Amino acid sequence: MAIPTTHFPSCSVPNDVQREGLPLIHGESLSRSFQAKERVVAISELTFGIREGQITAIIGESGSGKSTLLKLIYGLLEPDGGEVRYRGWRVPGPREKLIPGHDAMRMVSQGFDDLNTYANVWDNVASQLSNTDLEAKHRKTEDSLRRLRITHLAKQRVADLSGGEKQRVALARALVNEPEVLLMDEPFNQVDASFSEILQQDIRSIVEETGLTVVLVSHDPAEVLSMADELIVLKTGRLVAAGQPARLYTQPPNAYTARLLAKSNILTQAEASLLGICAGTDVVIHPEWLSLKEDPRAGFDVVDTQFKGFYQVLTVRHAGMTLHALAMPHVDFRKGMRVAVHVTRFHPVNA
Ligand SMILES: Nc1ncnc2c1ncn2[C@@H]1O[C@H](COP(=O)(O)OP(=O)(O)OP(=O)(O)O)[C@@H](O)[C@H]1O
Repeated sequence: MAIPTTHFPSCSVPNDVQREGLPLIHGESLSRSFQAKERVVAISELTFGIREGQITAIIGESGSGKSTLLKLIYGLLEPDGGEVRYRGWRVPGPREKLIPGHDAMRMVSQGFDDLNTYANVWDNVASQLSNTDLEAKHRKTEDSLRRLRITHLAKQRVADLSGGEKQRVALARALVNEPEVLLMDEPFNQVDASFSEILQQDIRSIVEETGLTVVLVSHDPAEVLSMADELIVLKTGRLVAAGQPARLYTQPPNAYTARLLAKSNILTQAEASLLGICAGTDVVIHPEWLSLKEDPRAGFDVVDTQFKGFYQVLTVRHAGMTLHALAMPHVDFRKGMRVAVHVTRFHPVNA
């Protein structure tokens, strides 16, 4: 179904023609460089798609172009080449739009720059709505606070809130206008692990209840594995993998993706052959794909152990090869022990 440009009147680009058959957000041959001391290519020839009603996480090492891509999607940055399309229509850049940022999207950035820290929570959220219908304004603000479970903070000054509470206010403020897409840059940075988990579940529920599309940038693999429906993996501004987290975890297409998602062992052919693997390529072995058994006659030495509560992370070494493995705590592995290493699973990757 063709949705007319008038759907988002201030987001139409003159003479643009809607392209059909694209995912909700579609980037094609997208490139963006910056001129600092020298020219930095942040995004290079990137083609990708983001589906409606899903959580898509953009992951990659520091400087791989994640934040730049988020800004290009929103229309905060002008691409040097290529384009982003939303519902088939080209997303206008800052040169083409008086107030940059697509009208169907809202962005929550790392800091809380948008929040008025001296105003209370209610006013921070309500200020996003017009005064033309005061009853609707009240109802929507109330709904948004309830969704983010911060109704009890309504009268508190933002300045007096914790990082996690401020993050919830920022989200309530972004969602009160019912955007179709929520963009988040490192959303759980300022939130400790237990708060972050609850917030992730709440965002998931909002997505399921409302059909909201979420695009988030993250450097924390644990965060995205549990939360995202789809991953976009960037390396030096290029797409190196895309797909569902479980698939990319169990069948990583390259060593870079495997290393981002787990403390993976990446073995050369020669190293793999020491473990009895003849794959003809490098192989990825996630730590839980190794099983260890104490054996004084075996070749591997335990060189480090880390207690992690219900499991242990072990570092073992043999013939210059170092491996990371997981072990359940019912066997007490200690430094200096000799262990036999058995590979329960591996995945071949290109070098
Ligand atoms: N305004 C700018 N001026 C100059 N260089 C920039 C600018 N914005 C980004 N860059 C450069 O572009 C590259 C990609 O930056 P970007 O912030 O998109 O990466 P990132 O993956 O989000 O990094 P991080 O995880 O560290 O936040 C980096 O080399 C960065 O230094």
